[in-house]
Amino acid sequence: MRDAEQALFSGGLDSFELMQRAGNAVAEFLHANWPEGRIQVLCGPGGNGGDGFVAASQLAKLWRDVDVFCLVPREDLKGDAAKAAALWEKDIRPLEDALEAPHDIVLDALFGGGLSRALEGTVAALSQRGGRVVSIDVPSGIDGFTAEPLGPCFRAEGTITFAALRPAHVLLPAAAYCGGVFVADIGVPVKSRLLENSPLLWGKRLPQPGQSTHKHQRGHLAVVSGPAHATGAARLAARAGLRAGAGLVTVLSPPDAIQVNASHLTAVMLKEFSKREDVCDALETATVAILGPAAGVSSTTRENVECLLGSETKAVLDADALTVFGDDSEALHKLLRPSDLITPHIGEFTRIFGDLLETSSNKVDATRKAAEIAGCVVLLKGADTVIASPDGTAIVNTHATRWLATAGSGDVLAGIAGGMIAQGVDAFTAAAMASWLHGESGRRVGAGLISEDLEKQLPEILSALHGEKR
Ligand SMILES: NC(=O)C1=CN([C@@H]2O[C@H](COP(=O)(O)OP(=O)(O)OC[C@H]3O[C@@H](n4cnc5c(N)ncnc54)[C@H](OP(=O)(O)O)[C@@H]3O)[C@@H](O)[C@H]2O)[C@@H](O)CC1
Ligand SMILES: [K+]
Repeated sequence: MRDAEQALFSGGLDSFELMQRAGNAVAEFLHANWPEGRIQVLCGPGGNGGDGFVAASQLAKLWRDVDVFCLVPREDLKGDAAKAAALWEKDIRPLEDALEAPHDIVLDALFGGGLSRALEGTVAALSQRGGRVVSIDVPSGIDGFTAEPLGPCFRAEGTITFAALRPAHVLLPAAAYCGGVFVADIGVPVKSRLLENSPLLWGKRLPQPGQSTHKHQRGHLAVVSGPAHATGAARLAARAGLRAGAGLVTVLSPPDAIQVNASHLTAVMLKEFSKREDVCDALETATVAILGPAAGVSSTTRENVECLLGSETKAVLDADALTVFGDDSEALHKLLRPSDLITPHIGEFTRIFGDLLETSSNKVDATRKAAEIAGCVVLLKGADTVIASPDGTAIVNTHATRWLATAGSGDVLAGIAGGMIAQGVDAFTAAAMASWLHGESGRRVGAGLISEDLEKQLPEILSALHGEKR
């Protein structure tokens, strides 16, 4: 955003004009969503405080009861913050007075993008009072870029930011302190490359069969099964892919697992493979294949991945399909193609991308770099799942539930993504759809969730998204 602002300033737009737009947007946001009660505006010494002064004067014009407190005396304010404070004609009281002053809502305008250290003293005490807080840009005390609190920080019911989301608004732990986030357009022309996952992004692109569509037109998903004692993961993925809408789903099974798979599969088809050529042939007839869930950390799995990535078939790689490249990750990066999706958890991510998470400023940054290195779509699983494409676009999904932390959950996620890709959805969009649908399924089940429950939620969720009654 800074670059875009600089471009505007050098194009002649006054930075104070932007601050006024920001402050006015804050007043509108607060007044619309918290229409009653006495407002305590807490201003810092920089631009965040400046937004607070503008908002305070605007809220007073809306007949709101407003008191303003500032970390520094009025005469010490400089630049735009001083100009903004001049709009507030009444008293600016010392910040310490805010501790005991009566109020219903706090407008936190202490620090935003310029936070340089942990909150201390009165500011830290104010941040720990609780109550209803609306924050400007980010809750003070949180580093907007690393998405980490630097120490004590405000916990907001709502946060208003400008032009584009920052990592702190979508990544944990910071996102949990932001409350509902609203992005105000203040005329800064950024092309946002960080998005929050929602059906609003992709709902219209959900695949739908036409009246005369036949199953072969809805794509063919293949899922490679593990050995006899490890077949459940592939079946979870396969059934989820079928529910997501793939027209045909085949589990490719090694000979020893054929009976186990056969006794559990009905609509999902089953095909045996005993040697490399069998897998290669079977994979080539599919639109997309899922490889990795309980596949086994073995030379067979590695050969199967090489076979898949050397074919025309799109790939969703998870778990063991990634782990088998742990000591040779460059080979995997070379094989992956832009239409492929990999879905590592943090351990698998570290196996194939080394210390990227530690050397990047945040999880979004790390996932973006990974997508660029691997040249494919990367979905990094977690309570805040990050999906990145090699062009740098990233989506964060927090639409989930802690009950999803259970065996087989990731297999279902891969299955939904595979089902969408089978129907012609690109890997990035399919990953976004899958993570949201997976999260929504988990939320509907709640406590007691087991992975078998998840795909059963999909008909109702998908019908609702398609606007169809069941
Ligand atoms: N750019 C634009 O055009 C637009 C920007 N906008 C707004 O401006 C905000 C960014 O403004 P900003 O850069 O002035 O930073 P900001 O967060 O107000 O604070 C910096 C000051 O705080 C101080 N300070 C830091 N940490 C501290 C601590 N723990 N305890 C005590 N002091 C501490 C720091 O001191 P220093 O580190 O220099 O010692 C410095 O004096 C942005 O978030 C948005 O709200 C909008 O108007 C849209 C247009
Ligand atoms: K703030």
